[in-house]
Amino acid sequence: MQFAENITVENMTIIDVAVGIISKNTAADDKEFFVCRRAVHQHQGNKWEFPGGKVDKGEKPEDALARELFEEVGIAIDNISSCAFVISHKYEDKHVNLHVFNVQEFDGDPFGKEGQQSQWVKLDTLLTLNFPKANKPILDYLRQQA
Ligand SMILES: Nc1nc2c([nH]c(=O)n2[C@H]2C[C@H](O)[C@@H](COP(=O)(O)OP(=O)(O)OP(=O)(O)O)O2)c(=O)[nH]1
Ligand SMILES: [Mg+2]
Repeated sequence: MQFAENITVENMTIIDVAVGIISKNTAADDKEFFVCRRAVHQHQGNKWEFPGGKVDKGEKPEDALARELFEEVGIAIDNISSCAFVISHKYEDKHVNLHVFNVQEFDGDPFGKEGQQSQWVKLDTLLTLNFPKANKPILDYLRQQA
């Protein structure tokens, strides 16, 4: 039984995903973050997420980020900083590598372009939201930076 489980995990394809921590400084010089809610039918459905999506074959994570952020939240990014860190996380059904980018400079006002729920939140609110398990290092990173 354990053997079978291990085999399944070893055979799991790793999915590269590019995600953006979109933030802005508010008038009071307090930071806010833009987050979206995953649709119920998606993997990790109903949970909050940092916008982004799968890196296509042969695509650079930063190019995937720019493509996904335009498709999902309608913003254009050109000066993308380098990837802050990569999280490798195995769910029961999927192994994801999240390439995490800080997105502080962008054109346009992000919105839920695919009809998804979205909001700007301050860090204290963000930390109360239900994110996928893989996101824990992102929340720890933001908490440390505050
Ligand atoms: N975008 C995003 N995905 C996340 C986060 N945390 C996390 O575990 N994931 C997982 C869920 C999914 O298995 C995968 C991202 O896939 P996705 O559904 O966003 O991919 P996509 O935008 O290309 O969508 P699709 O075309 O495949 O429907 O990464 C997160 O904060 N943001
Ligand atoms: Mg996506």
